[in-house]
Order: sequence, then C-alpha cells, then structure tokens
Amino acid sequence: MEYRRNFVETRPVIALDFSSDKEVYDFLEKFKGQRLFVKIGMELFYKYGPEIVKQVAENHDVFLDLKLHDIPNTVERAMANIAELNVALTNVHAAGGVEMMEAALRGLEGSNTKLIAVTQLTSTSEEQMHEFQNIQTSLLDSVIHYAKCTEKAGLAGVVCSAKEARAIKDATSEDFICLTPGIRPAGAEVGDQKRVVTPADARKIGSDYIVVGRPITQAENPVEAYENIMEQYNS
Ligand SMILES: O=C(O)c1cc(=O)[nH]c(=O)n1[C@@H]1O[C@H](COP(=O)(O)O)[C@@H](O)[C@H]1O
Repeated sequence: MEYRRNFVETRPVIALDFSSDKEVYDFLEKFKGQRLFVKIGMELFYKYGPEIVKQVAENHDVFLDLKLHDIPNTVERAMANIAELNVALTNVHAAGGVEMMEAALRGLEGSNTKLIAVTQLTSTSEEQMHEFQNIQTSLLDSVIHYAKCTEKAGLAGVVCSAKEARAIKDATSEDFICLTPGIRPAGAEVGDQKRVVTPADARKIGSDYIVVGRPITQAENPVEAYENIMEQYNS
C-alpha cells in the first residue's frame, strides 16, 4: 500500500553527546556554516544548562532531549522553562502517563516546540522489558500502547525504534511523528543499542526523523560519515 507522507526531515539529527562545549563547537565548525539538525541531551544540559541550547540554536535546529518523567505539576513547570528556549523538538517519557503528557503540553503553550514521547528506549530488548519492567506483552504491543496514549494526550509523536515506525503509524495516523534513534549503518558498532536499523531501512519503514550519534561523532571524518548516512537515508 502507498502511504501518504506529509513531511520527512531529510537531515539526520546529530546527537551532540560530548562532554565539553569546546568539543561541540569544534565539531560544528567542521560543517562550515551548514544548518544542521542537532540533539542536545542530558550530558551537555546538566553541565552548561540553557546557555548552550541558546548558543547552538542560533545557527542550527535543536532537539532538546531531556526525557522528562515526573509528576504532572513538576513536568508542566519544567516545560514552561523549556518553552522559552523555542527549540524545534523536546521530549518526555510516555511511561509518565497521559496526565503528565497533557501537563507537559500545557507547559509548552505559546512556543513552537513540538513535543514527542519516548516509548521503549532503543537500548531495551524484548527480554529486558519482560524481566526488568515486568511487562508481559510483546515489546511491539508495549510501544504501540505508549504511542496510542501519546496520541490521546495530544502530542506530535513518539521516539521509538525504526523497526516499530510502520506499526505505530498504522495504529495512530500517518502524520504522527516517529523519531528514531538506534540507527546504525551496516557493519557499524552497535554499542549499547538493541533495536537498531540502517538509515535506508529506517526511511523505508517510516521514520520521519533519524537520530544518529556515535556513527557520526566518533567517525574519523564526521562530515563524510554524516553525508554518507544522509545519502543512504534519502536514496
Ligand atoms: O530520546 C532519544 O533521543 C533517545 C531515545 C532512545 O530510545 N534511544 C536513544 O538512543 N536516544 C538518544 O539517541 C542518541 C543515540 O546515539 P547513538 O547510539 O550514539 O547513535 C543518544 O543521544 C540517546 O540518548
């Protein structure tokens, strides 16, 4: 079946998982003025706070990945602070519940930031989910359950493995965003990721955004690695 696709972000979102701001700016320099889509996560945020987000957002689109998961009131108030940064995307954990996700959205009111929710981390395997989370459905069912709850709360989409993107869109809507980390070019080191997909397959299955960290940031030539991954994703 041919599916309608409204929007796909053709640039891989680069996870800036660096321990210092110097490494971040040295890395971004290599791309010579290109406007990138980058992800700032806990590692940088807990060290440099909103300042690094503001700095990077001057020249790049930013996904602020802080994965909020707390009581609704706390999440709403934290999101109101994130709203001031006007980043393109930010996230919460769907496991926080529908009420928490609705509160997060209220906190973001007035900003242009899209809110998405993490379903099951791409570093979680089916067995780990059964054993540690004591969820006895299949991992796919769990991910779809969280996606439906996220849709019900009114969020723009989810973070999931590309493996699940097609099933999520079938269970929600074609426009429901599937942002997918756990991307590995064929033969690349997998590291702690469990549910990995190649850039080309991610696009075929239905990712709207791919997030790529180490295969680019740890590459000998990060610009070349970025361009190769972008080409595979868009071919
Ligand atoms: O929300 C995320 O961005 C995220 C969710 C998830 O399920 N898995 C996941 O890997 N991520 C993030 O995506 C990035 C993946 O990095 P690499 O494994 O180095 O490509 C990391 O910064 C993770 O924090």
